Amino acid sequence: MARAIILVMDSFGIGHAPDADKFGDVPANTFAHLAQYYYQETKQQIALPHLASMGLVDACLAAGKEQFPIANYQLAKGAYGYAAEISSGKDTPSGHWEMAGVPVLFDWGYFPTTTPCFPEKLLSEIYQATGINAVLGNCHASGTEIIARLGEEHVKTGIPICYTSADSVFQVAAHEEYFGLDKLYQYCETVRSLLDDYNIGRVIARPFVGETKEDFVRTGNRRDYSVLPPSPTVLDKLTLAGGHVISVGKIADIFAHQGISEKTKATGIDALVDATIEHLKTAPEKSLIFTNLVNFDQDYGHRRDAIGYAEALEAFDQRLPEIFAAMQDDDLLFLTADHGCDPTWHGSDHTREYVPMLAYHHNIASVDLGERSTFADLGQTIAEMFDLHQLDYGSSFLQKLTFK
Ligand SMILES: O=P(O)(O)O[C@H]1O[C@H](CO)[C@@H](O)[C@H]1O
Ligand SMILES: [Mn+2]
Ligand SMILES: [Mn+2]
Repeated sequence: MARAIILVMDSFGIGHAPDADKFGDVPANTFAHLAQYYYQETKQQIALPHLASMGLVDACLAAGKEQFPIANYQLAKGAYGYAAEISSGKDTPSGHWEMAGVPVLFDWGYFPTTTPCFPEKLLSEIYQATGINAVLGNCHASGTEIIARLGEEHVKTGIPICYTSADSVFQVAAHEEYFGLDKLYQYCETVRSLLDDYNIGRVIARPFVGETKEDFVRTGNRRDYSVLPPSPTVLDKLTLAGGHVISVGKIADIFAHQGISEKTKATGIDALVDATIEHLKTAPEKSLIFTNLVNFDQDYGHRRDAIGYAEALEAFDQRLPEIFAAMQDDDLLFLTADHGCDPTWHGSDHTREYVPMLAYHHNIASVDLGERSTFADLGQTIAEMFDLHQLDYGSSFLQKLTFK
């Protein structure tokens, strides 16, 4: 009985999805466009030898149908494909739940793009329940821009900064020391309890530190308060069947702590990789180690920092051999993403894209998994791997994997 590892490169899209026109996202392509931008600015081709050997370049060429500069391109040794999303939104919970077999087929609630964006009734309920009778922001915003703009006023007045985005989110930024982390978490929990009528997917606590608008910086103490997935995911099914599900990073928050046996939080891609490797050393048979690499999205995609994104990819690629080395002979590693966030795109929101669907095993043979019509193919593959009941969505590609 083997173990499974899922690495989610948060926001790493590889070409606009078949329904991207509905989102105004044609022709976004996170990977191809950041590689092109990197080459244009540095005259260097991005070097991702290990990701390329897993089939990432082949998957992106097939999904995005667009050429891009890449150093030392080599044919894939692993199993590679690309998947479209059937969930209605291009947000993080939808992407993760769908890959765990539960697509979000209903529409989330969203706040309007007007300023103010939050309904008066909701704000009065928040004021009454928290005892804080005002909010700053009350608009769509990028999280780093809004703390630079309103952080000093927040520190002076103690009024939290509340904002939203194209996702179904209510975000609260507050100073970790002056406002206090516990008070921020408590505030977010209260807001969460008031949002049921609005069908909002997540409340997100966004603590920051610093003294002036020039040096305010968000900390790793972000916390996401998600609603429950609409039905049991492959995580729930695996834990019920006696398996062990290990969350690394914000996976546990995204799944509202359902179907999770154990969790480790870490800040930054290196620390998240370290934690994944530590768990690989000790995780029992029938384990799923599920890691979310949020920084690709949070620090580079939303910040529209294509060079930073490319450098972070190169650094992550260099860590892959350590992950491979920590894998046992039966272990299967899956590498995917939850949506796109093209750093060359306008605005600061996600982009509707195909995601990579890569599988690696010590003895895997190269196989083209082609286009997968839902991220749930991953959940179904894991369900088959662990002899669980079939999930309602997705088709397993386990039998397509071939070994040397
Ligand atoms: O701009 P920041 O605060 O990073 O927010 C981004 O992160 C949120 C959750 O991933 C998204 O909804 C988007 O608004
Ligand atoms: Mn995400
Ligand atoms: Mn995001």
